[in-house]
Amino acid sequence: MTVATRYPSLVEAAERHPKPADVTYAYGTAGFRMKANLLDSVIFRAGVLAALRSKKLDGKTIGVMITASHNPAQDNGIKLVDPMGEMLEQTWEAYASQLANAPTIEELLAVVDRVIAANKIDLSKPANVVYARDTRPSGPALVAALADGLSAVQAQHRDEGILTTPQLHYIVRCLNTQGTPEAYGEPSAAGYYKKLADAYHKLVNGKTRLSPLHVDCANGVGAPKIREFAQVVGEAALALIVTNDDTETEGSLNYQCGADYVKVNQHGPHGVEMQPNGRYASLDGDADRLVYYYMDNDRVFHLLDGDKIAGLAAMFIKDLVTAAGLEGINVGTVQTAYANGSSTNYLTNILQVPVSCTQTGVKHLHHEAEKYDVGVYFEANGHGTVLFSPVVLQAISDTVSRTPAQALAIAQLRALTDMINQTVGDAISDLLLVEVILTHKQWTLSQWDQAYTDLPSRLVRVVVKDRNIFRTINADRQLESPAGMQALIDGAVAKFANGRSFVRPSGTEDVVRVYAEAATRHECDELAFRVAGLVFDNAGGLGDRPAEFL
Ligand SMILES: CC(=O)N[C@H]1[C@@H](OP(=O)(O)O)O[C@H](CO)[C@@H](O)[C@@H]1O
Ligand SMILES: [Mg+2]
Repeated sequence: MTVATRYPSLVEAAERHPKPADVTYAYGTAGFRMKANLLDSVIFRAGVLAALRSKKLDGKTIGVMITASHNPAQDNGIKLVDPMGEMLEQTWEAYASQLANAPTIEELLAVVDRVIAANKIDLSKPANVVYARDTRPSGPALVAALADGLSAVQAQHRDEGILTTPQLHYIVRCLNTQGTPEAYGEPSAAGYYKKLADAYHKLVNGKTRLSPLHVDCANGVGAPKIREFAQVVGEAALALIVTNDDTETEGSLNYQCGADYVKVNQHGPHGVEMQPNGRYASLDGDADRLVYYYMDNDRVFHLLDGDKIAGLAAMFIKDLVTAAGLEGINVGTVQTAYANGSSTNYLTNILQVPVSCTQTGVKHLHHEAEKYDVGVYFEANGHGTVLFSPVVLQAISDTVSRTPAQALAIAQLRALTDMINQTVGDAISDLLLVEVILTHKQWTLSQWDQAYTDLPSRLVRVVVKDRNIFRTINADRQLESPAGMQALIDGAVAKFANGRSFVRPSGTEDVVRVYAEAATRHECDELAFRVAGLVFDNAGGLGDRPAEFL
């Protein structure tokens, strides 16, 4: 039976969401992401795909998040969430792109039928989908297109309204584990707040509270959500000052604020008057990234990015595992090529934890982190989390403590497994993790920052004719194509002390990214712009050659 005979209303519904003729879509590093006015057909079709995915998995609930994270307000996007709250399986990403690009309704139906046949999907199985969106103005219309797609194939669906991306991931996992030994929590925002707040209270119980934390919410969904959380956790336990919380003014989202802005520009967000030694953090537009920062007495800005968070978390958890007497449990970390060389050195040589390097994109890090008993993974930009394997969870519940100190460490580890969102990087949950560790240590941000000194680094974007000619190997650290390019980069790097540079095509923007680090700011910039120049000159640079390229 074809999908059209099974669901006669699908054709008519699809006709209401025609594909623009001249656009090619790709389900990339972070799902589909582009100008919102190009997304109607993509989102309708993604609804159909989400229903098929649910049917394939015997009616397990699939999540759909409508967001474009740190992109400008006029963009939007969509990501599918698999049943345990993880990112959509990679083979299905290809289906998502094929569906999105089918030029006509006939071809769309043919693609759907092919997906059904290739996966032996039984259309009589139920389909369950939940979805949410961030605060973007284009959200409601796109949600309507999604609901149209879901209804056209008779999926059960539920609108969770406005949520952070990690909250939706959490809810998906809760729904699919309800009533099982892996039950993850109550499937609602309220359940999420309570789970995190209870665990946080256990972890900071009896400790001296830190000074207030200023949280820049990128004028996005993090603002209302962190306020809701603050109510539940209580000001006595955690003092938060919410800034950049304007979700109403058009164009304010991510504009000169938020985690990506702070990381890329290496200075504080607009809308926040930084004071020396105050405590500051920024979320991104869908609240799955987090960075911290402060200004010292000389008013010099210091960033504590995802690498610093990974170092802090790995140190704390490793000590806790030792104190808990969990012998044989390994704590490992996962980074990408963008991790600062000093952080890799700190993890390897000071903390002495294993470090794996994967391709860019959290799904790669997540899968690698699953290989450790406790896997700490963060991208330098502040997206990450900690995964506790079933082996550790079992060890935590089985270990009989011999001393009060051991019992305390085990109780704290157990609370950490509840407080850390294990489905995906989560700015609110990660913020709590950092606050717990700093509270235990009674550290200022400057004390945390002492762990190691970042090597100066720089990211440069190069616009080229065709970024698809760039192919990387060795976890993005080297190019195999275009031919000869890597030798040129190696030649440039060799001239700099502690120099490192690599080039890869972006998965979210039509550019090639150049990363460089070196012993001094001056050398780092020189290396970055030299390599950018090599790319521009030898691999199809477009437009005027930027003046700073060497
Ligand atoms: C250098 C950098 O930060 N790249 C980001 C960015 O990917 P690109 O493929 O580099 O555009 O967006 C991804 C999705 O948010 C994130 O996973 C990744 O780390
Ligand atoms: Mg994000």
